[in-house]
Amino acid sequence: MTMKFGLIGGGVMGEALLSRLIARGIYQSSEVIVSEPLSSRLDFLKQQYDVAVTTDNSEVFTQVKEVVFLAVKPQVFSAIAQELADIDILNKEHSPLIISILAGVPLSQLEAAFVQLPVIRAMPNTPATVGAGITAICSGAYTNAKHQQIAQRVFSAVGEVVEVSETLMDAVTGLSGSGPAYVALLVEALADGGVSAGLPRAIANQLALQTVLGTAKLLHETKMHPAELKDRVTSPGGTTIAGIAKLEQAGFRSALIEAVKAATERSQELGK
Ligand SMILES: NC(=O)C1=CN([C@@H]2O[C@H](COP(=O)(O)OP(=O)(O)OC[C@H]3O[C@@H](n4cnc5c(N)ncnc54)[C@H](O)[C@@H]3O)[C@@H](O)[C@H]2O)C=CC1
Ligand SMILES: O=C(O)[C@@H]1CCC=N1
Repeated sequence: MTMKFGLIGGGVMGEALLSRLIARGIYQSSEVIVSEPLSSRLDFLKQQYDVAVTTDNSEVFTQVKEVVFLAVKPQVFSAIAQELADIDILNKEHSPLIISILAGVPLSQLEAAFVQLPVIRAMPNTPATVGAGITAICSGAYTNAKHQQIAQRVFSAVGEVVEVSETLMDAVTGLSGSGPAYVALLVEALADGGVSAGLPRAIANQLALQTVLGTAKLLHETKMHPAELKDRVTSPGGTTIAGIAKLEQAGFRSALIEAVKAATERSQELGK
């Protein structure tokens, strides 16, 4: 059987992509092989998605013809690069496209490990799991239009796709890559505020989540500037301005700006 899609690292993001690619029919289960050292994860992925599995990364590189998708932690990359040194991928009839979603790891390091192979560096985010992700991609020196189309097809299956220059990938990681965690914190804190004001927990959770979801949908569908929406909610002498005054006093905007900057810097460090 010809394997078209190989996944190295069947964790959170690897599974998010895998599940949507199969559900959307971008790849058939029989065309996919996953490499993962944890046997519990391997058993689960095999049972859930009916894909071929292995604990040997070199099997993925030797069997796959279209895409090898790297979804391990950045800290594991050098060990994987070492393993590859022994495999003659270049002499395969069809060299696969390598797609890496590793935070911080630059194209220069990827291309040093995958000598003369087409490489695309990408940064998706966890809403990919439900098809509402956003992925930024940038292409290495050995890619062509076909490789870029393949990457577009893969990431379009899990949400929106933007192309950026590589110099912006760490900033993307700090904003949209890490951002779902900031938003989750926001939802949790809003619900806590509701509980503090006397709401039952279940109702507070529902109100907080739907407020974030609805606001994002409204901004997305109307293309309204966030400042305009804020002004529309804020009645003179009313409740919202009282709340906003507290947020400003606590440095809410500044905290988010600093969070994105710190995550960007951490992504830069991971690539060193
Ligand atoms: N979690 C997130 O929101 C996002 C993560 N990323 C990037 O995706 C990558 C994976 O992150 P997660 O899925 O969150 O991590 P994870 O820890 O859930 O998954 C990584 C998987 O790789 C496996 N693994 C470890 N060593 C391996 C090896 N030598 N060969 C093959 N597999 C190995 C682990 O057992 C694990 O299942 C990271 O590089 C991260 O920077 C990118 C965008 C968003
Ligand atoms: O926290 C991390 O390092 C990864 C990269 C983006 C989201 N999670």
